[in-house]
Amino acid sequence: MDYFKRLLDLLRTEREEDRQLYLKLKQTTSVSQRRANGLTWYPIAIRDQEMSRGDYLTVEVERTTHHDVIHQLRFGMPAVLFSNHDAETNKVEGTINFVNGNRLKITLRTDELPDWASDGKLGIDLLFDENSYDEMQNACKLASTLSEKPAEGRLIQILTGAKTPDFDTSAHVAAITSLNASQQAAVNKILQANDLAIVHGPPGTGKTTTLVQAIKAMIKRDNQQILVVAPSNTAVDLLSEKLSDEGLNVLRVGNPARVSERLLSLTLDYKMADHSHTKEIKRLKKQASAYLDMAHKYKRHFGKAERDQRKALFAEARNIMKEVDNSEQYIINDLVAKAQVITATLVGANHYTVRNLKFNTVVIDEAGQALEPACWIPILKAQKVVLAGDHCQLPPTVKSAEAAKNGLATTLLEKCVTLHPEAVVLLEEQYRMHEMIMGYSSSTFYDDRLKAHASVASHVLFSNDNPLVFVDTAGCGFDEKTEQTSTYNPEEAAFLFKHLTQLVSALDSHYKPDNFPSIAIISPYKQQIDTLKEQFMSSPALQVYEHKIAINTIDSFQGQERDIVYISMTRSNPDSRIGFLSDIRRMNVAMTRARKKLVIIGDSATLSQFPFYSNFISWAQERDAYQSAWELVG
Ligand SMILES: Nc1ncnc2c1ncn2[C@@H]1O[C@H](COP(=O)(O)OP(=O)(O)OP(=O)(O)O)[C@@H](O)[C@H]1O
Repeated sequence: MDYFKRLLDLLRTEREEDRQLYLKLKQTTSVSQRRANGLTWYPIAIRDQEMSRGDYLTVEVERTTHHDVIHQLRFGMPAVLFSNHDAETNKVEGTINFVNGNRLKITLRTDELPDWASDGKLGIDLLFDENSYDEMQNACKLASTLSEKPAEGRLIQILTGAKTPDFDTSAHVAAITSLNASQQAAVNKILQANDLAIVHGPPGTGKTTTLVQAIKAMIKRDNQQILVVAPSNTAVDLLSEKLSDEGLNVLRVGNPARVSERLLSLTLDYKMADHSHTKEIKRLKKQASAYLDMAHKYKRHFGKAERDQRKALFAEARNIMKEVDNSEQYIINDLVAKAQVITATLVGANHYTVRNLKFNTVVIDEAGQALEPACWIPILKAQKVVLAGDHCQLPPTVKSAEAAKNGLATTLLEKCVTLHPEAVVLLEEQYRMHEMIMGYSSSTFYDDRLKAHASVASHVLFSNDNPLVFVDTAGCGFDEKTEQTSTYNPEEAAFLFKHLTQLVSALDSHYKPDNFPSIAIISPYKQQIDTLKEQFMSSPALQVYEHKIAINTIDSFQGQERDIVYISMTRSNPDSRIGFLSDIRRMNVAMTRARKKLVIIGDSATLSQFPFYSNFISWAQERDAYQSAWELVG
């Protein structure tokens, strides 16, 4: 099918770009730079080792220093154990299968540790994740083949626009009292859908709450296992927790991003440890280890008799491990069969423990942030799909500009909303923003259909405070600066802190330190974030509230909320260049993070060339939310 041929081409371009970026980073950087980039744990110590399925060795390692460095080592990723004495030759590859704090387990493609592993200077390096790309590629190829078949191809044909979805309109559920009208409509749509339902959830509208109730209702009605997936581990964790809170038996495949006993208890590893058959496995593993220990006493360079002895002991250990594998498989099958809901990331849905399962329904949350090829991995396991997300917020990151331009950044959610409007329910009531903060986003992106729930519609920081302010820096001479490809604006940043300092001193008299409002300072530009962070360090009046103030890019705030949000627009130049401020979905995310107060600081002369911004400025003026920075700079 041409549809998938195109998708495969885009994926190939993206994979190549991603691999080149990885290689550049890997080859041109030292171990300490790689560590700072989050690709490496170094130094590490080996804490434990055991044989695992397929004659592999699983080692548990601990990061012994640099505990605060944020890293990207995750469950399922390929990585290499290396010795920094000679990292080119002294290395062994494997797959990370558990990460928790400063410990991780990696299953190595070897049955024993090499001799160099006892000489110290060990580290773990992330490898390029070919596996995820392989899974996406295979899914697209399979989808292409299946799409030709009438029965198995039905869902694929619907999602690619060749057929329309069916609904059983007679199906309905009793009203769920905790849901509002549009949430209830979404649950009904999900239950009525035979093939496809789409929950369009704008900021703060209770998308997760709705999905959880819909999943519960489907299980109650059909008593069939459901697969629930999302592109990020964080989203999978949240759903897993909420589903389990509702009393459902949830199996979390893969491992949680956040370290919490609650979440860990839903994982396969944890459930296995709890299983009645595990005692026997432990005993067998201990026995295998004993044989291994004996075998290791005979070094490779000893005489023939010792070498034979060593071989025999290894063989014995391997035999026992076969028995362990069988018992483990039995436990896994048992636990998987008992689960009512299986949760995983999109690629995690092909983990070997659940790879061959079929489901009636798959639910994809955060579908607005999912690469389409990754969505096909879980979709091919189901007859019916529920997509939930918001295509009016940021799309997934695509590394290749070419692939993005040619359509890889367009999500399956976005395509299906256009193809099948009859499958879509928009959640209309939001529980986050004052109605003024919500207003412009609602009129621009959601057809003016959003409503603010009564509990938030008029909430403010203190009486008479204005929930929305656009502060216009036009004419102040706060010119943007450029360094290589990055833009920043130190004068705008300084102005922002002046404004914030005034607000904070006004808040001082209304709030005690422990319920002081939370504050986010955001900008689209990384370099501006660095500038803001530097200036923040030299603003003594604000230091007291350091723990209440977060400074970061718009992209990193998607999905979050704060009482007060400042947006530093940064761009100010005579040619009205606004770079990626022209992606208005990014601005939609930025403008919808604030609960009680949103302050946008920008240069109207630069921004107004673009209808989205000129309309916003007029909108603010009409509502008395416009201020000139002149008045404040004075
Ligand atoms: N029907 C409802 N009644 C009262 N409060 C609700 C209702 N639905 C959602 N909320 C509240 O709204 C907030 C957001 O809910 P939830 O976490 O489900 O939202 P979400 O849409 O998934 O979030 P995001 O905007 O990040 O996508 C929560 O505090 C939740 O308690």
